[in-house]
Amino acid sequence: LAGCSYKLRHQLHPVWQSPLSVPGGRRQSPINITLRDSLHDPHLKPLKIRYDSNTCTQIWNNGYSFLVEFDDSTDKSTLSGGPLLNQYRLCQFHFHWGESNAVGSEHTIDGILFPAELHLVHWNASKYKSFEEAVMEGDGLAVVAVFLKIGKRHEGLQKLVDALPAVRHKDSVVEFTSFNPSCLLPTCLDYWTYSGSLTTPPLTESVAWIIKKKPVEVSHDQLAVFRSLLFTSADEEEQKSMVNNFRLQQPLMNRTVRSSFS
Ligand SMILES: Cc1cc(=S)c(O)co1
Ligand SMILES: [Zn+2]
Repeated sequence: LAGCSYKLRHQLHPVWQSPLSVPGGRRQSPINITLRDSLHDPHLKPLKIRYDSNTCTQIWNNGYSFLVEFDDSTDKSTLSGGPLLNQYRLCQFHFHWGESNAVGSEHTIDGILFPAELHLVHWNASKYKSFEEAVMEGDGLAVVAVFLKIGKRHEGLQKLVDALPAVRHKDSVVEFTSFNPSCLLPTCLDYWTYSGSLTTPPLTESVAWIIKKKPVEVSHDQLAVFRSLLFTSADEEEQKSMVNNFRLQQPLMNRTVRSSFS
């Protein structure tokens, strides 16, 4: 019986969900951000985000989320400023979402969950030669997270939503160009920042997290298209809908979350 319950638990929450799965995991993500424990740091600079829509190349269903990928061979789409000492290149963005609007985000604000969370992934091109090299370094990555809430339709997102049926199955890829992800950022400049990790394997502790304070609105129907994607490839008999692709929250340990606003 234990075996099957393990199998069920493993399917529901893969083993890497727990904090014990990463040796010495002292800066794991995601976390709950408590407003009362976050510290306003007046020395934090404004974020400098410069994206070029010509670097957008394709969308790939990797069997866990869908990644919108960018040509990161030049400094055309970059992130700097904020808590960062170097310039980081955008390489992909993806989302985490739930089976319903009640769950979905990885980070929470005073325990408040959002139906989805956008992650814009950048790597430190000032110090490292590639994402693969940077992902192993403590200052290798910077991920900008934006919460999604249900409200009015997001016109900029619709181009992406319309392309998703083409990547319904795991390992499918479709060309996707001329998209500027700046349209997915809230106008408010406020953010929190803390040192953490990837939220999927290899869970490396290489991420400077930058969490935007304000969510962006998307419509219920737009988010429903995310849930029409599948974890499974076209040749698998059992089709599993791609939902709840978020990691459980991890212990803060001795970290401080800083805010760019008071
Ligand atoms: C590189 C990378 C970053 C995050 S946050 C993720 O979910 C998957 O891969
Ligand atoms: Zn992510």
